Amino acid sequence: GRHGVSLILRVHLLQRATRRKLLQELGDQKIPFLGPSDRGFQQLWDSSYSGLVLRRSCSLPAELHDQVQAALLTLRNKGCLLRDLVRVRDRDVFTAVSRVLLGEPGHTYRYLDTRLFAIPWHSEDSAVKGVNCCDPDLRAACRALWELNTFFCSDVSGLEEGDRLTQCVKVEVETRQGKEGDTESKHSEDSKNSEGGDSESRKSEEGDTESKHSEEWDIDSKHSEEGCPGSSQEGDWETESKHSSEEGECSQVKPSEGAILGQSEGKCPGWTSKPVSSTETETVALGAHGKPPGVQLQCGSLTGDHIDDKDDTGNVQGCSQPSPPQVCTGVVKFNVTLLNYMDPTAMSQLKEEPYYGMGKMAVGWHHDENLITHSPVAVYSYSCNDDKGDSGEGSSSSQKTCWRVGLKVAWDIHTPGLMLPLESGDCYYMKDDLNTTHQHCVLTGDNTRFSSTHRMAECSSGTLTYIQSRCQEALSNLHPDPETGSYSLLALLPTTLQHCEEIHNEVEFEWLRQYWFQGQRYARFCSWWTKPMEQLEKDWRLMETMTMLFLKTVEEGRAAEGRREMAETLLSALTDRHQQRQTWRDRCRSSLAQTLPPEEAPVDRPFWGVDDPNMPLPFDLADIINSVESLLWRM
Ligand SMILES: O=C(O)CCC(=O)C(=O)O
Ligand SMILES: [Fe+2]
Repeated sequence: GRHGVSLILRVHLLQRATRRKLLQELGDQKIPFLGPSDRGFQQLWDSSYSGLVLRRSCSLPAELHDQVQAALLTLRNKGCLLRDLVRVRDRDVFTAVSRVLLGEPGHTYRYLDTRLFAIPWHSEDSAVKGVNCCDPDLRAACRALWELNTFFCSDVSGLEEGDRLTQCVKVEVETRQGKEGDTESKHSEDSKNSEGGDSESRKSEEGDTESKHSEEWDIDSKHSEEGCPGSSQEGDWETESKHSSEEGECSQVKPSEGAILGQSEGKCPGWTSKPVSSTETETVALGAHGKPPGVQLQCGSLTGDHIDDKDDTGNVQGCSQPSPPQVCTGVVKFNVTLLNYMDPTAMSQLKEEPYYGMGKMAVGWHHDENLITHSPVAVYSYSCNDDKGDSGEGSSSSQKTCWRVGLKVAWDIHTPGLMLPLESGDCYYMKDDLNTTHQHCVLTGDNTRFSSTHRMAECSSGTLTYIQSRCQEALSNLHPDPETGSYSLLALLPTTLQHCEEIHNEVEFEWLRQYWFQGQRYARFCSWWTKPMEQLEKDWRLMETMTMLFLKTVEEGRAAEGRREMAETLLSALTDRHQQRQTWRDRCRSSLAQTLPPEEAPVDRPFWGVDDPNMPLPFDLADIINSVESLLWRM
């Protein structure tokens, strides 16, 4: 209601003022941040980022890696990963990363005014049920991500207070034949991070001309036509600061070296590397930054046996042969994963991280939205180096910048940021309220990179089952006359009618138009949503009939009592509908939308011409709104 709106507005203004104050205090300085090679990193992690847990690549089953990585490549090769044309504060922008949603059948995930519709992952029982909506390759890919999801559900459920990371020490293994070095990751309790890595100077990219796309999953991109990608979304200070034109705007920000503590971060690996010259692997237990033993995560199944890192064989259990993933316990049930993909060499307009000087961002600072409160997020990171015959993990990788995730405390310019380098196959978890109290961003490396971000989407109004039952609710007020084939409304109570009109708007704007705005992208790979969307459109058409009947009732003045209330209800529903139709028309016709190939181009659907005999009301509601308004004047 009106109260809610003014409250939101006030909070918004307050945030803006706070934001401004913090930025003033900060001035041109950069906030420090720490990476693994910086002293105090582990302490900072423990004290200010305790909800963050890293699971190193080595501690996942090799088979799972293979399946998941193959799946990600399949999804990319089939063209399933696409940049979203999202909306940020009334501006249309493309995300820098390409995405696709996988998840429980019928689930959706909403972010930045965009509802993504899940390609169902194919669990064991869906195979039994004969779900047959995509081709075998895609089905296998979806299944692999479901397996990963199952692993994460179990793994995250088993986390204990104080768990931070499963650590691996890189062990260089030289083959006798003198072939190129192979690197194997082994588990140990923790790593002592080598001090003083190379500092990396970054040239800020000037004068980009290649892309006209404004990018981001976020905020400030939208205030510059030239494309000003990256930054955060609602609810934090940086967001707005960059938005208001009097502050800074989105000029390229040069990292100011002096303030940056995390100077070696750009390089891979950010962690200790210990070369040995034999084919034997060696496990090295390194200092644990003062942490008592036993608080680190165990390899493999976290709920399994404790890892003995002094295993006689020199092998680390659970690392080379991790325990199989366990079935979801129900404690944590990720229902969707949002996959991200980016080839940084193809992106010319990436924005520098502006507050810490962390480097170029693929995803700007943000909180993940639309999640169950305080639910964890699990991320699998895969950086590959396609076509170049370089795995990105050999000795040459030390010259490469790796992908990193940046974290910051929201509304805080005093706590240093944290930068976590990710090697291919590494996973991290954001648990407890980390996503709420902190923001994160993704910093690009040299390689192409995928991530699979598993979430508990808040789906109370986000599943197909939900919207179908809403439609049934509305349609239960519509009575078909079997003899004449005409319809009538059963109840004429203003609250009933209002309820029906709300559902009408919900199915039209939250489902039909959201779906079609994303063009043919769903139907191209997977037919799962095709039939349900047709049915929803049929239901919606009946609701057009209901609105028409409602309008007639009001016009004919049959319900003398409460007529004014009915007219007001109708007017507000129609005004809302009219505005939202206009917004979707604009989104569909935006200059960015025009750049998309036909298969991906937004479709403004439902749309119909003025004289369409199948439609009870016109698409353009302006005239009807006027007539209801004047009717109200006359009452
Ligand atoms: O790719 C990642 O590591 C995280 C991506 C992310 O933050 C997101 O998709 O919300
Ligand atoms: Fe995120």
